[in-house]
Amino acid sequence: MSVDQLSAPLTKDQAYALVDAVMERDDLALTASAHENEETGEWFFEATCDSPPDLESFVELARQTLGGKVDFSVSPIDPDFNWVAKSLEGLAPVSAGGFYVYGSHETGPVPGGLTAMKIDAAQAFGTGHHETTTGCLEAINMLLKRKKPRHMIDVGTGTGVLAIALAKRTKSPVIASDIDPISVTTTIANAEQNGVGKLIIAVEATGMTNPTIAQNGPYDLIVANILAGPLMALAPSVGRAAQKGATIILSGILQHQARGVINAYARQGMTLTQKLQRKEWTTLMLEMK
Ligand SMILES: C[S@@+](CC[C@H](N)C(=O)[O-])C[C@H]1O[C@@H](n2cnc3c(N)ncnc32)[C@H](O)[C@@H]1O
Repeated sequence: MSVDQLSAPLTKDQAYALVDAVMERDDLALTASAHENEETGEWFFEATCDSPPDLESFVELARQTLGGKVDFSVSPIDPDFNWVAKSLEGLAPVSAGGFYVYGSHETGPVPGGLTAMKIDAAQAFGTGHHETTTGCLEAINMLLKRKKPRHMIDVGTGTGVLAIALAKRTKSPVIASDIDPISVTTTIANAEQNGVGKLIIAVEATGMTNPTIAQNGPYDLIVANILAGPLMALAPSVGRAAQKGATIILSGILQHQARGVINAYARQGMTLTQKLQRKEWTTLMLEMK
């Protein structure tokens, strides 16, 4: 997946006006967000885009919305966001939140007392090594100590690692969705090899849009480890799919982006209950009021 990131310094009002304008345009494959630089107080508009025609339409939309020409810097997204490359880093087993994640190449003994998951990444993201994944596993572990969700969805499932973690611990069905068909087939294979094939319903979907997702909702647990921009764009549909009292676990958020994501979800009735920081990555736990 090749992704461009657009950004421009604007006033706060301009940045939010442009985010609103982009969100009204379903035809643009863009995810947009407004951010304040907490040190300088400057506001930025940021968007990610994965096809050139959408970029051109966006520049025209920005001109119309802001009433003039705006110079956006366009750059390939940080190599850190290359999901597959990231997933192939460090293939030693990883433990987080009482889970032990290892690949089929691993021959060592599985330690007792942990929920073991054999996860093969193939071309999908999610060996368990990235801080966004470990943050989610830790958040899931914290949640499961106090409640047992029954209607669960993992949005942006990658290898299925989080959905499989939930299915193994709760023994309840989990919807595992991803925009990428390779993730769907990888998740099915991983679910089978972890003995939870019957519990994982893997679907190809963008965000919360899919008939299977609608039929199985509303949800008492929604997990989404994607990126700040897409997460902000998803806030209204996550809000509609969440039961009262539901837990929402979000990750893929850089520390300076957390405030924007919290605000976007607060506008849809979800409030922050816990924040986990793993290096520069923030995982949020929220509750639907
Ligand atoms: C960071 S990976 C997370 C994988 C796994 N859940 C984990 O925690 O390791 C993000 C995944 O989200 C998927 N994705 C990106 N945008 C999406 C969207 N709008 N809807 C559903 N999935 C999306 C990507 O294809 C990728 O597999």
